[in-house]
Amino acid sequence: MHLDLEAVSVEIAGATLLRALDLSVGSGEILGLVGPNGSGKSTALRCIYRALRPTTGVVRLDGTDVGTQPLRTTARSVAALTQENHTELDFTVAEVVALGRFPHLRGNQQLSDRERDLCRAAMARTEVSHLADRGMLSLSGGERQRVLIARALVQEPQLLVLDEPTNHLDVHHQVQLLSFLRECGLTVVVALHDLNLAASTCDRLAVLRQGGLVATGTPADVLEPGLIRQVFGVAPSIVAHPRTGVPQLLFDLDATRHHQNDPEGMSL
Ligand SMILES: Nc1ncnc2c1ncn2[C@@H]1O[C@H](COP(=O)(O)OP(=O)(O)OP(=O)(O)O)[C@@H](O)[C@H]1O
Repeated sequence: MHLDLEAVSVEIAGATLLRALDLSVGSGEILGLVGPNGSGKSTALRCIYRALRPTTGVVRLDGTDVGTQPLRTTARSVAALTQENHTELDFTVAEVVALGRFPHLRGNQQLSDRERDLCRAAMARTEVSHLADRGMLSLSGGERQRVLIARALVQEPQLLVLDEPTNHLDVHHQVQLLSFLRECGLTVVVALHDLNLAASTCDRLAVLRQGGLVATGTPADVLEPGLIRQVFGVAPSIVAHPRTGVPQLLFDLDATRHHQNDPEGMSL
């Protein structure tokens, strides 16, 4: 599935959260959104999964303006793992995962055998099968995150939208999730704070700052010292991964402290 954002702007209560954002994501491509806190990453993702309507501009899926589609049609092809997954209702893990089929069901229709298999496979893939009968409220943050990833997978989306999906995950489950994103063949838009994971995972990165697009390109194009310093206010050493050649950032905290006395562009 091809995704396009055309001049998408969001204004709320006189504040500009996104300014004329243009992005294009090819079928099967992984685009990473990176940028400082408050730069507009979640706002852009919300426009894609339709939790927010752009003030101006258009989001297109395979050329169709999503604003013209029924929500259920969008939900059949777009699965989102958001930052707003808090629930007060203590559904079991199996029930939450099964909810991923909701956009595909009519009325009170029951899950088919194929759909039950799909739920089982997604829970196995995210290593939550043993939690199937547990209440969501009893889970740790990382366990809950993995259940929500399983729910997104059973939706059988063509586009996956993920807002900080590695939040709460230990390093094993971070690597497992991001490897899955690389293997799954779906179009993926993912907001990530960890630039090393973003560089290892994404085909291209889009760098946001104050609601605007600063740069797009391959991780090697984008993660260069001048841009990182300008956008994030840090000055890491950048090395090529010994096997993949992908840029990886190494931080020297003492050097960072010295740079903070430097008047040129290091203020946060
Ligand atoms: N409903 C709202 N009303 C006013 N301002 C808002 C609203 N929602 C978000 N913002 C502001 O818009 C800006 C962009 O927020 P957004 O959540 O998109 O940033 P982000 O890049 O995802 O940040 P983070 O890395 O901290 O998650 C922030 O300054 C935020 O405070």
